[in-house]
Amino acid sequence: MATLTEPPAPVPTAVDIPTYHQIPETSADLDWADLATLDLSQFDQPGGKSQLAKQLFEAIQKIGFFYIINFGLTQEEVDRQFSIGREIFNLPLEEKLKFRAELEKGGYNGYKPSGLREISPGVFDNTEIFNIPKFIPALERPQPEIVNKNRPIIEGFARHIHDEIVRKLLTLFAIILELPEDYFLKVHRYEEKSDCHLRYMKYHRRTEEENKKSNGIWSKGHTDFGSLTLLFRQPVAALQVRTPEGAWKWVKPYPGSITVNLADSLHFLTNGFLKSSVHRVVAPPPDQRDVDRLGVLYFVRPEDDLELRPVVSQVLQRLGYDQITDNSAVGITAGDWVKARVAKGVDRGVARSDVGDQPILNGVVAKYYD
Ligand SMILES: O=C(O)CCC(=O)C(=O)O
Ligand SMILES: [Fe+2]
Repeated sequence: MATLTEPPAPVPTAVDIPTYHQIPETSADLDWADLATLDLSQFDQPGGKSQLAKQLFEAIQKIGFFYIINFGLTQEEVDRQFSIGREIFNLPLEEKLKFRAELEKGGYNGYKPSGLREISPGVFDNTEIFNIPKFIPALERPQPEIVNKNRPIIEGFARHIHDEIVRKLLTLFAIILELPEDYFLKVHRYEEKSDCHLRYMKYHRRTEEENKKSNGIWSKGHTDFGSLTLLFRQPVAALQVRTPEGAWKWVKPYPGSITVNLADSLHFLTNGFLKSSVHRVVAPPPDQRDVDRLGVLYFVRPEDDLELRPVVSQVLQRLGYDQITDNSAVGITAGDWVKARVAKGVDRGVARSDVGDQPILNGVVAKYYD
């Protein structure tokens, strides 16, 4: 007798959530940073990789920020992530808190409510964060229904970033350093444990009074912990980068682009040749001040057990970056560095409230700026 089998459950490709509509750009005349734009579609063209590497080499001499375009995702696919982020933050606080990150233990996957960080005396941050780790069995964790329902879309997005964007960027850095092209790929494998994650982030609008009290600062100047950070951005001006001369410049959110910044691990691995630039988030200009600013970010971090020891590269030797300037960083693994920074930020209950050098691990400091 034939047995009746259940029909397979349909794989959800999309969920019924409203489309995300981006707001208009600011018309304010701001002091924008002058940053290079890399066209990633050149990567697979003949001679394209070396041309891009040359462009990137020149672009990052002063500042570790640049843009990429033609990275293989449509605006609709990016906006879908914004709508998922919006739905996550629209959940009741009680529901979100079921997925709270273990920040005190150096974990950050899951939900961070706003108000944990003191920005200036009496003013706390206005930022909610939801971090989703890599989709590998070792990092599986319970997720809200909205994430589970959208998993194929979220996972597809994250894997595209890793396979098609991060792969190309890490290859370009290896070419710049005259290392084997897969040098950094070997320590950024998707299936291995690392702190790479996709982040949805919401900065709640602030009143004029709150902005005044905190000098308009929404997130203090800081560097990121990992290798690279990719920012898919609303057209809201708020991000600023600190130039080597110490000036703050606005980082323009160009439509169709990803803003990329280099982070601490690449700085350590290259003795400071690749610059982990200080950046911060401030109140948007008046025509965008009433917006709850949503962000979709991807943080790239090396595999947990990678020791942050400078690589041996002829380029670093030629350019004078071959002497280890900071011995205390040697021996720290990428995983320890992140955990120490996350835990340090929260155990005092006042993460990023202090400015200047903050000791993190083995005497290594992280700098915070107003
Ligand atoms: O929201 C932004 O534009 C930047 C966020 C940021 O710097 C961070 O989360 O590390
Ligand atoms: Fe950052």
